Amino acid sequence: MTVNSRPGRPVILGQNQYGKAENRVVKITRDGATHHIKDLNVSVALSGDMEDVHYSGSNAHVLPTDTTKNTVFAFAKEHGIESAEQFGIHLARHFVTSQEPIQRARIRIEEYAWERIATSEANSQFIGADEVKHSFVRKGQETRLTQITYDGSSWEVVSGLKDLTVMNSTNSEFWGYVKDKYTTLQEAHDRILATSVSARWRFNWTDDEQKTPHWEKSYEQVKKHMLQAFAETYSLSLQQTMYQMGARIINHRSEIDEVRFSLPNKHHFLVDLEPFGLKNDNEVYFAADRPYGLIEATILRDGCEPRIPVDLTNL
Ligand SMILES: O=c1[nH]c(=O)c2[nH]c(=O)[nH]c2[nH]1
Repeated sequence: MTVNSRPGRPVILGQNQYGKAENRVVKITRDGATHHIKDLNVSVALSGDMEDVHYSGSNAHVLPTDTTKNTVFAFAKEHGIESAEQFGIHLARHFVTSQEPIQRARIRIEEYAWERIATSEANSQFIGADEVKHSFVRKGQETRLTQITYDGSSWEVVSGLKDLTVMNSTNSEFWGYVKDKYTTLQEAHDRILATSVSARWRFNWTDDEQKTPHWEKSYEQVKKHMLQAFAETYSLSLQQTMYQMGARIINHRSEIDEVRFSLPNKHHFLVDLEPFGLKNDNEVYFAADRPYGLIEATILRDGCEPRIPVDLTNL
């Protein structure tokens, strides 16, 4: 390969920067049964004495973007994430002071806020207040949806929600699955379970004024049951948790006969910190956005016909 010298053409390199963008780092801090989450999207942009790599292809001043990514994950373990500001300051100082050619570091951080899912009153007396200290719902929350159809004689009301993002930082396992020659997935006995709930539920209302549901209350209650079932199910698969979420709605809300879910399994992979001499004790995760498992099902009151379309984007 020929390495070109700086061309003698009147072409000049202007502002330039590089680094790894959108490092999705999730840090779980375990304080006994109470877990705390920091969920960040960290983008690193470095600049400095980088003319050579552009003009001649010499990488002698280039700290790989891959290393900047590793640094983000390693720092989450080594220094913790007290705040996005503190974490960003730490990273920026590190890149500028540890690498002579790097003169400027810009760290951009988006932080996704989470709040705890409240325990159900019914269960709290049996399971103790600690039990859902590992269950979270992302702030900003969902979009509420409804579709009403009337053909002059019959009504159909299907309501729902999308983008309700939830996470359990423990009480989730996945093992005992089929293994063929393409299976590489390791069995998990303590994993993060996270999904962004898309759900639709069909009311059995037939224009009977006496039996008209209180629509606002119904929505709040359905959402509450969904969240509590998510938080309180010790999960052996997302499929099992999803069934519990639907079953709980059908069991508690007589106005609803059918629930359809579409649940992306938002994978969180433990980051291997061994190469940096650090032990990752279920603390630092990489939140992958794709590909994702997509788990879908209809949960019905016994004897009722399924009418919600299988593909929720067609609703
Ligand atoms: O809850 C899960 N269900 C699956 O079907 C599945 N498949 C997979 O790879 N991970 C998971 N997790």
